[in-house]
Amino acid sequence: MLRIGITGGIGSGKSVVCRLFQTLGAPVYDSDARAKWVMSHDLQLRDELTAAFGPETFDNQGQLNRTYLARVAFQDPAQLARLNALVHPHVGRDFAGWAAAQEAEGHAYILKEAALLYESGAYQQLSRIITVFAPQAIRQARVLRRDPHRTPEDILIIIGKQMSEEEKLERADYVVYNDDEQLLLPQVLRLDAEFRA
Ligand SMILES: CC(C)(COP(=O)(O)OP(=O)(O)OC[C@H]1O[C@@H](n2cnc3c(N)ncnc32)[C@H](O)[C@@H]1O)[C@@H](O)C(=O)NCCC(=O)NCCS
Ligand SMILES: Nc1ncnc2c1ncn2[C@@H]1O[C@H](COP(=O)(O)OP(=O)(O)OP(=O)(O)O)[C@@H](O)[C@H]1O
Repeated sequence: MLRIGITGGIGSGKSVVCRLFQTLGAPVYDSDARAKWVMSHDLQLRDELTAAFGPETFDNQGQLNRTYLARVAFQDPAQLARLNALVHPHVGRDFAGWAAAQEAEGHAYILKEAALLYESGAYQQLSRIITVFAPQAIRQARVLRRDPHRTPEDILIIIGKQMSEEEKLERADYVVYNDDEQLLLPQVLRLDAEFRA
């Protein structure tokens, strides 16, 4: 079974591309969603997060306070490194378990979607990597529409925490262009056929 990573900067369209792969029957692991699930449900990690970032990390209902954590982590490189170091190993283990279950079901390939495949070292668990590419101005406009609570400055700060698109393009095995010029579906169909061959 091929383990395919799919990455790209904030707002590049990873989730949209993954939805197309899903409609073709490919199982998709959503690292962002799983990271938040593990942060909320793993009791040891909850304690470690509270010890690192204070009691505000979880609200009165015990829910992860994403707004607080985003403010703390995205403003301060040391805090972001701390958060990544606590969370990423859990996601790596969670993915390994999920991938083994998919393999037992006989899938030809699976996808792991993550904004930080290279930065987190997760690429080492993967056979090949797809980068979804869109120019920065398009990504900013998409995220402003999708996340009304984020300002243009918030988005620029997050972009500054991610590997440059140039480097991701250079390192990728495949590129999907989501630049409002090329159609997505033919690109996804080509890759799906290659992964099943
Ligand atoms: C800080 C958190 C709580 C903010 O949550 P929030 O819902 O506001 O934002 P969301 O998760 O949608 O992130 C917005 C975008 O920021 C980018 N991003 C997320 N985490 C990181 C990070 N650690 N470094 C750089 N960019 C990141 C992604 O492009 C993402 O889509 C959350 O991003 C988080 O827990 N991050 C740490 C875990 C992580 O690294 N997740 C990403 C892949 S595993
Ligand atoms: N080709 C497209 N045409 C129109 N809207 C698009 C297109 N691709 C993505 N979008 C929209 O842009 C926004 C960002 O896309 P998406 O959530 O897939 O990006 P992402 O790479 O997963 O981002 P993040 O790293 O922030 O999770 C979404 O609201 C999505 O619906």
